[in-house]
Order: sequence, then C-alpha cells, then structure tokens
Amino acid sequence: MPTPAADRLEELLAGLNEPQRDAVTHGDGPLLILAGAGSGKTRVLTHRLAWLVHSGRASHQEVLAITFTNKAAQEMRNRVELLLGRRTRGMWVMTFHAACARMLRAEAPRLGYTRQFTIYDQADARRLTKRCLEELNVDTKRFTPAAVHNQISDAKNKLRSADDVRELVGSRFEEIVGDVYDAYEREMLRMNAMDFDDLLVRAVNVLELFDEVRERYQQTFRYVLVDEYQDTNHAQYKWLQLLAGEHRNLAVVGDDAQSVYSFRGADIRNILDFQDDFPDAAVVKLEQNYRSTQTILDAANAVIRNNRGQIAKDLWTEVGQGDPIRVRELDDERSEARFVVGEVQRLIDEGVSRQEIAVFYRTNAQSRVIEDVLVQRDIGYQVVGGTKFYERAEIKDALAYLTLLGNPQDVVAFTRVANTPRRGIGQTSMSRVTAFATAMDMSVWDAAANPAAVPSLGAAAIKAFSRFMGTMEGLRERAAQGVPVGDLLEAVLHETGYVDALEAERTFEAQGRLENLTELVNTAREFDASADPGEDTLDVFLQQVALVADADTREDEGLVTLMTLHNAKGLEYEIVFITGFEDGVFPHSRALDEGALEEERRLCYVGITRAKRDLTLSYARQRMVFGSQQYGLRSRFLDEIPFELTDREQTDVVRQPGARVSWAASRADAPPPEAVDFRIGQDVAHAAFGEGVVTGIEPGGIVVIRFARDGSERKLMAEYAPITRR
Ligand SMILES: Nc1ncnc2c1ncn2[C@@H]1O[C@H](COP(=O)(O)OP(=O)(O)OP(=O)(O)O)[C@@H](O)[C@H]1O
Ligand SMILES: [Mg+2]
Repeated sequence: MPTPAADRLEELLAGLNEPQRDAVTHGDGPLLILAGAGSGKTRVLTHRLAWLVHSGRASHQEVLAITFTNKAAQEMRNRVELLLGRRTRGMWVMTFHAACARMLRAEAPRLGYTRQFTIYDQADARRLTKRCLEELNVDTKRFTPAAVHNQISDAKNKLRSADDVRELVGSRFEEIVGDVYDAYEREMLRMNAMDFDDLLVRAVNVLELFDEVRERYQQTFRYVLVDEYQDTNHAQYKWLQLLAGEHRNLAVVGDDAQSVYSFRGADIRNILDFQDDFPDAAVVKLEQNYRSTQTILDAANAVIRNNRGQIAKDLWTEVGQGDPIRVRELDDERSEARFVVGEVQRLIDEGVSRQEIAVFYRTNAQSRVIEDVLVQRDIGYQVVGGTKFYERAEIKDALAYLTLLGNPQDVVAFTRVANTPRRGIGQTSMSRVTAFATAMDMSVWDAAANPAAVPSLGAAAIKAFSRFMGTMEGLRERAAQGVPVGDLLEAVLHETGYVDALEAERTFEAQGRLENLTELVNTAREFDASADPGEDTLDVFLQQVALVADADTREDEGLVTLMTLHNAKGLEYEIVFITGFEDGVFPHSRALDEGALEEERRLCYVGITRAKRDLTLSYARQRMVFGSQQYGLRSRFLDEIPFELTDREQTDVVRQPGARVSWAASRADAPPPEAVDFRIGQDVAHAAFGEGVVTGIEPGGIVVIRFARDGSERKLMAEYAPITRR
C-alpha cells in the first residue's frame, strides 16, 4: 500500500506532462528551460521546489526561488504549501530585491551599514541626487536629477563603480554622473540607506568580499531556482553565479521572446549564454501551451515572427481554436474607454467574474481615462503596479515617521516629517540642525533632541524641536520594546498630531487621506498577524512596504484589473483587453526613435499571450498625448496578425448622458477606544492575534499578553491595540 508520502509525491507529478516531469525531477546540476508563453515554466519551478523538499533533497529553507514580482512570490508560496500539504515558514521564495534585502539585514554591518538601514525608493533617490547636484553646483535644469540618477542606476546594474564610469567618460554629462555617483554613495552610506540598485550591488559585494559569507550562503541554498531569467541584469546574474557557483544546482526558466526590460538593464544574453556558462546543463523543451486558444497562440506567433534572431518555438494547445480576436477602431481615447468598459459591463452582466478580466495599456498615463469611466459605471477595479497607494503623500509621511523611529540617522525621513504637520520648525532651523549633525558626525536625531547645542537656533525653534523630539522619544521607546507595528503606527499618527491636522481641514481630500491612513494601519495589522514574534518587526515591515510600493500587488478579490503591459508578464486572465494599438503609443514613439522596435514587439507577444480565451485589441483615431491632440496610425502590430484570426470592425459608442462620478462612501466613524485598565490574569481578545491572557503591565501604558494561538507573548500599547476584555 502506498504511504501518504508516496501518494503526495504521485500527486505532485500527476498534473505534469512528460518533459515538465523531467524538469521537476531533474537531480543535481544546472538546468535550463527555454520555452514559450503558457507552457508551464512557472508551474515547473513551483513543483520542483515542492519536489526537492518532498523527496528530502533539501528543506524548504534550503531552496532559493526567485520570482519577478512580489505577487508571483506570494502565489508560488501558496502553491508550494498546497503541494506539500503544510505551512512553510521562512521560505526564500521572493524577488531579487527582497532576497538581497533579507541577506543584507544580516550582513550589512560588514559593509559599514547597520542592520536597520533604510531602503530608499525612486523618489527618495532622486531627491538625494538633486541635493548632490546642488552641492556640486551643477545646473539641475540642464542635468536633471532624474536623468543623472538613471545613469547611476544603470551603472550599478552593470556593477560599475564611479571610477569605472569616469574611465568611460566621453562627455561632460558622464563626467558629472561620475562625480554625483561618488557624492551620492558617500551620502547614502552616511545616512545608513540603500536604494533598490544598492540592494543588489551590496549583496554581490558581501558575497565577493567575504569568503565565509559566500560559503555559508552556498551551503544554505542547496538549490537555486529562477523564473523569468530572460529579464535578469548583470548584477543579478553575478549574484546568482556567486551563490550557485560551487554546487551548480541552478535551474533557470525563461522565454527570450518575453524579454522586455532591457531599459532597466536586463540582458537577454544571460539566458542565451546559459549553456556557455554551464556546458553540461540539462535542457528541457516545453511545447504544449495550457493557457490559450489556438487562435490566440497563432496571433502571438505571427507577431513575434517579425523579430529577427528569435529562437523558434513551436507551441500547440489542446484547448481548441476558440473565438476570433476582436479588433476595434474608435474615435478617440474616450470612446475607446467607453467601449472597453461597456464590454466589461456586458461580460459582468453575463456572469463573468470581475477578476477574470484585465485591461492592459502601454504607458501608465493611459489608465486615467479608463479609470474615469469605470468609476462612472461604478465597476470595482484595481490598478496593479500603479504608483497608486504608496505614492500618496500621507502614506509616505507615515512611513517616514516609522523609518525615523527605526533609523535615527535618516536625514531624508527626518526632514520629511519634522514639520509635517506644521509645528513651527522652519526650513532654516531644519538646515541648521542637519548641518550641525553632519559637522559633529552625529545622528540627526541626537542633534534635534538637544537643540540648545545647535548654534544660532532661535528660542522658538529650540522649543519646537524639544516638544517634537519629546513625542518622538516616547514613540521610540515603544518601538524599541517591539510593540506591533499597527499599534505603533496608530500611536504615531495620533501623538504627532497628524490625524488632528487632517481632521481640522474638513475637506474631501483630507478625508480621503484619513481613509488611506486607516488602510495603512490595516496593512500593518495584517502584517503583525503573520509576523514572527522574534523578528525585528518594524524593519521587516518597512522593508516589505518599500518593495511592494515599488512594484505590484495589493490584490483584491472581485476587481477588474488594470495594468501596464510590463506588469502583466507572467500573469494570465480569461478575458484581456489591450488598448492604444497606435503607432507612437504601441509601439511607443521613443522605442521607434531608438530602434527598440523588437522589444516593443516582444511586449506585444507578452500581452497577447496573457489571454486564455477572449482577446480584444483596440485603437483610437485621435488621442491626447502629453496634452496635445495626435492622429495616430493603426499600430503595425495589428497588421502583423493574420486577418483570418480576427473579427475587425469600427465601433463608436454614443456618449452616456448624465453619467456621474460616485464618491467612495465616507469613512465609518471608528468606535472610541476602550478605557484602559487591565489586570494580570485577565482574559482578553486581540483583533489580529486572537484570545490571550494578560501576564504583565509595564510603564508607558504597555500590557503584556500571552496569546493562546501560538503561546507567544507580546507587548501591546493598551491605548491603541485592538483589545477587548472578556
Ligand atoms: N501539465 C499541465 N496540466 C494542466 N495545466 C497546466 C500544465 N502545465 C501548465 N498548466 C497551466 O497552464 C498555465 C500556464 O502555466 P505557467 O504560468 O506555468 O506558464 P509559463 O510558461 O510560466 O508562462 P509565461 O511564459 O507566461 O510565464 C497555468 O494556468 C498552469 O497552471
Ligand atoms: Mg511564467
């Protein structure tokens, strides 16, 4: 009789075809899967991870699996747990950035950072670049911070130092980039901060410089799996080589036809050269597509055939021919949006679930007009990967407060919040404090906490700093005690006067901001509920947020999904709309200028192959682009799709009369916090952690509660924690 374990192994391999099974059960040594869209590459990686664990070759913590997005990582983790039939904590299934950040949380002190280093997002990084440019007296109109920072970023992705950049110098611009790069690096180290590129570069540095670190991680990760390998850049490539160089248990999957990130330094040669790097690599071909109809596959194949130098891949499907691809011409972008949303409405009325529907576009800006119509029609939607939520000022303020509590050296966080909300700390006083901190080589926190020592600071400013830092010290004590992030955040928002200031505004906008902050507290509480009690939760939370904010997720059930074609990579939907098929929009005009047409075509291939059964492509005869009316030509990509695969017509939709924008329902007033008097031995319940008992009461309004669920003991702030007494 088969054991349950054998059953499970059987189950693990049952849903796979022959070559997929070969790949999943490949033993040791390098493995390459170079195959077309929807052929099960990601599925193979997921099953392989489960198989490695299940067959006893590695524990779940000994496999490093790299995915392209946080969302993909989440999905893979869930799938692996399902396949293994148990919970798995501490798996390294994550993006390059998240994995490097996690490695650096442990190893950064070797490079002169503390473990609490801050992660700077794109906007922070640009602000810092601007400051460096100004300090070097460079004209920031001619040499914009964005352009200079892009060059620095590009250099880092290629693992080039400032000196390397200077050696390549051909122009004044590059010379400036070299100098700014130096200043930028110095400042980042001084502030104990890293930008996204640094995460990779520093992770490579630490593995290269310290043999014992490298050996330890090589032993930790007995197997390394990488999805979307065609979009790795040089730094990522190097990091993988360092990790897998000894045991060579590196399995990579990808599709050269889906390489769409060369503008971010991705190097398609990484996948094409894999067999040169590892001449003994096992190579598996997957040819059956399980995602799309034959019509959709034929269209995708017809488009990609126009690229030179593409590796030919035969894809076939058992799904059947399916419906023709609908191609629609509309008057302008508004008619196009009304058409798409009208179709979405029709599908929903027919019983299609919203989450099976996705709308793609080439550039972020195209989403707004579609969003407008969706709001008018009251259809729930989400923008995946948009800078929607985390870019909002109030969210960034709240996170800056938390960042400062974790990292008192962070000047950027400090200057962001010191006078937000207004508390009488002016620009000049702020500069005096930061300059003093630099001169004395102390943290900005310490300088501000003792304002009387700062030269030429007025009496009013000294008072304002003292009051502000008094509040902050109180918060920091609680942060140091490791209270849950949700509670800490609520304390921050109330005690710094942030919520009061917004409430005093009494505007729609301020109300929206308060709703966003409530949502952020919810996010933190969700995080608390799943966090390890032993971990430094604040750091881990901020790290997680910084990475999510950069890219994707915040997925919700039952919403129509909007996203750029780039963000759609790796995903699939029953029903897909791709809008803006006009030359200049898609292919993008910049790509046309720069001879990057083939990459645009690959993006088109990616878009088409996301659809399982229903695909609609649309274009507008005229469109507002960057504020001016443009008359577009139908995209050349449309003409590359054989006529017989399509159903083409010209559509226009009459403007809907009296459409109104419906405002989101106003925030329900939160119930007042319960009075705080706890006694030891009292039974309580916490919204996230469940039932527990009070085991201690500490100064500063802290209650200690042991929770029944996992026996963990946590320190909570009585006033803010969602605790009810039993
Ligand atoms: N052997 C199989 N049996 C049934 N379904 C399968 C099989 N292999 C893959 N699938 C399904 O086909 C779809 C595509 O698989 P997957 O996303 O792994 O493809 P992929 O090669 O990673 O695609 P992409 O190139 O777009 O990333 C998924 O829904 C997956 O579950
Ligand atoms: Mg995939």
